[in-house]
Amino acid sequence: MSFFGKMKNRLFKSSSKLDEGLEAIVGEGGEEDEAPSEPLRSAEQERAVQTAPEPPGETPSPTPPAPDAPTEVPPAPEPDLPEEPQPVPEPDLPPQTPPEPEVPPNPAPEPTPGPDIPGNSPVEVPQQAPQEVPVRTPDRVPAPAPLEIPIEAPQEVPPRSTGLLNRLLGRREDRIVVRRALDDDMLESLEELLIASDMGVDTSLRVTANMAEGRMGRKLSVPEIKQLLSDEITRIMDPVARPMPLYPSKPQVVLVVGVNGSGKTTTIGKLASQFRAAGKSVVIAAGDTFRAAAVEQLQVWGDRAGVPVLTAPAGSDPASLAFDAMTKAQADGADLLMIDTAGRLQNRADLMEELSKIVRVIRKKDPDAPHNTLLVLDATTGQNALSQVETFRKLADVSGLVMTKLDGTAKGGVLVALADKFGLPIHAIGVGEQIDDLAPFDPEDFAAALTGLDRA
Ligand SMILES: Nc1nc2c(ncn2[C@@H]2O[C@H](COP(=O)(O)OP(=O)(O)OP(=O)(O)O)[C@@H](O)[C@H]2O)c(=O)[nH]1
Repeated sequence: MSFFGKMKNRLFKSSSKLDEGLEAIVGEGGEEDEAPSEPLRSAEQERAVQTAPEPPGETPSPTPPAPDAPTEVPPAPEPDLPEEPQPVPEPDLPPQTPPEPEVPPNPAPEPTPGPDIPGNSPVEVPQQAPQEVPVRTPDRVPAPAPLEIPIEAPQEVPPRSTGLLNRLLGRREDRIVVRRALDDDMLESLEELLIASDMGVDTSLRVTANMAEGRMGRKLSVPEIKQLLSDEITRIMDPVARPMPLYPSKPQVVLVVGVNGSGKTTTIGKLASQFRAAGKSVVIAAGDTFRAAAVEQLQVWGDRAGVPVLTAPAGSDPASLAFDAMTKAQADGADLLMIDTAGRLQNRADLMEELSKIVRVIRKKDPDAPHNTLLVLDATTGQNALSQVETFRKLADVSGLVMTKLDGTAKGGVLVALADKFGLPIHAIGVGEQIDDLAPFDPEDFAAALTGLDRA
């Protein structure tokens, strides 16, 4: 399975929650609509088309009338009964209700096939890797994806127009969707749904307001709403999707901070492995010297990644270890030094002193170090991640984020809130416990996975 496919599958917990909510919202006041779903303009296109009517007003006009909109809302009233028996079809063919026996009822089955993954991946995969200097290159190198990507099966599903008969009969059931006119009540329900998916109040309000701009009164189906939400989320996430920058300094020092259990050790192991695969020499310093288990765990990851791990006696000064590690990394001509740190937020003052001492000490060797300070956040903590960012920004000069455990959580929405609120670069996301389960952050893939949008 391709890497992105894996990510998409794993993020589905979030999307299934949104899915259910959207179905309920649209189902509540929606009506069956037979119109062929018009290609929905993206939020941006919509804004462009709407020759900037009421500019700043992000809060959509409360009244639903929607004069112009109807373009998309299909005629729909009387079923365009083209299915009259005239077309000389074969005699046996029954009316239209108990449709053609042999022809499989292909309406829904689109997502089913395994290849649901490839849907979006093919496009993005190539783009991302190249930019990310070494970090993501590795996932690509072993590139399990390329094989699956081309499959792109989903698109082949539509051979529904196989027969003239089908077209003549109209296959109305194919086109029936439930749509609901966007009004204040619906907007409020959408806001609540996004808040429940951990997107945070401010961000949820902003996303829904943007989505509604120029669309009040317009009838929308679940897939159309997903598309609009996904577009808005992508717009927010785009600016923060940036790989960890690489500098020419040797060693480039990467300080890794975060609360205990957030996934620091695992992330260091995964990153080290990727850098190694990209031909970089890496040294790891086990800076959480107070917890023997943490040091052991880091050694295990160092072994897996084939990278040396420098340790110090339990309870010794982490800054002293960092200094030694810096000395060794310089002497060895290592490209990268990754320093693990403690995450005891319970004693904030101590931790702050510990982190600033590490920084002071390594700056004796290189005034520009650390070149990156990565904050590792656990996605399953939901809104708590926001306060962790606030806290760690006070403790250290955080330069970028890695969000772990995005697999299997229904709280992925917090990433949108983080991007919206702090604008810190998101360098990578963790989608599993294995060494290659670290992916570059792709806004479109993420937004589609979060909203459950089927891009096949
Ligand atoms: N599912 C999943 N689990 C992860 C991911 N990243 C880390 N974990 C797991 O989270 C747990 C904690 O990870 P660690 O890397 O030990 O976290 P830490 O921040 O170093 O924690 P301490 O060692 O206590 O400081 C481990 O069981 C990891 O396997 C991820 O992306 N997905």
